[in-house]
Amino acid sequence: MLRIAVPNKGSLSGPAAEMLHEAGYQQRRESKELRIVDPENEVEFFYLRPRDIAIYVSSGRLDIGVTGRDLLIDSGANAEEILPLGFARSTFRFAGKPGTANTLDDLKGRTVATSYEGIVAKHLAERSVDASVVHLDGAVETAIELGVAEVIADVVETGTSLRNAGLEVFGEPIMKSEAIVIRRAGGEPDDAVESKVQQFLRRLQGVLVARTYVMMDYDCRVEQLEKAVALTPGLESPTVSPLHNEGWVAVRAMVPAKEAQRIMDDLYDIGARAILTTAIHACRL
Ligand SMILES: Nc1ncnc2c1ncn2[C@@H]1O[C@H](COP(=O)(O)OP(=O)(O)OP(=O)(O)O)[C@@H](O)[C@H]1O
Ligand SMILES: O=P(O)(O)OC[C@H]1O[C@H](OP(=O)(O)OP(=O)(O)O)[C@H](O)[C@@H]1O
Ligand SMILES: [Mg+2]
Repeated sequence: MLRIAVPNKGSLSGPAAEMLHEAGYQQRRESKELRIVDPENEVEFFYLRPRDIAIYVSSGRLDIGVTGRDLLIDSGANAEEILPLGFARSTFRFAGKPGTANTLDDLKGRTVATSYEGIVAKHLAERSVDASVVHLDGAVETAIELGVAEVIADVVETGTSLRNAGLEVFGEPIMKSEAIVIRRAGGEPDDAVESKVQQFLRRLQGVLVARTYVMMDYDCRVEQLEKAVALTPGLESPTVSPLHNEGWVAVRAMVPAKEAQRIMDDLYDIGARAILTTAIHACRL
């Protein structure tokens, strides 16, 4: 039975459960459930605080986990990223009242409030900036107004929280984060566990592909086939089948969903017709 840690709360938990569900795994029905078994897939899910997941996985008691890249780095736990999942994307940045600081050097002798003490302390130490770090559990934007710190370091997605607190980012982004799958670093899992882990990763990769690609079908004249194929190269190469009408072929290829409309326009312009796109529900590359 593969043992997997999943976030029980916060920004990661909803999208993680949704992705696991799309990958065909049973998920908990109530937010209070801490552990469920999915016997058909031989997987057991443990719903844990996102911050604790890297610690559990590094201990070796759980095989893999879903967490945030920033939380993994912050924990300093002996675990490694094995698959980025594309949700809960954010940037980790310094911010302050306008005019407080422009560069990292301006932080010397000052106090930085953050929930990610590990990331901030490491970043400052690597750049030989001597500043104090105050740990707060959340809502760190308020720390400046209340005089607990002059600067904060926090997760920024849309920037709304910073704007509402009258703060501005400064300096280079400290890191970019998103949800990831992690496993213990340097461990040597037995073959049975390894094969279950690889199957789990293939399922999640299938969901990622199904979310980012659509299937495109169209008809085109044989003379235009090379141009059309250049627009829709597919993953390996497109499927080309003869049509009953001589001189025409039907083409089928996966294309990135974001580019589908532009590609349809370009195909139309070179004479392709009956251009259709359909959603992909699941996939194994
Ligand atoms: N607004 C956001 N947009 C995208 N990702 C976010 C956002 N806030 C937090 N995250 C990401 O979520 C993870 C933190 O999860 P965690 O549950 O600890 O905090 P949270 O989502 O802020 O929830 P809460 O503060 O309610 O506990 C990190 O990987 C972080 O980068
Ligand atoms: O750039 P934005 O889109 O505003 O998102 C970033 C904010 O979201 C998170 O806060 P959350 O609501 O989780 O509260 P917290 O600070 O207590 O964790 C994060 O800590 C930032 O404050
Ligand atoms: Mg938060």
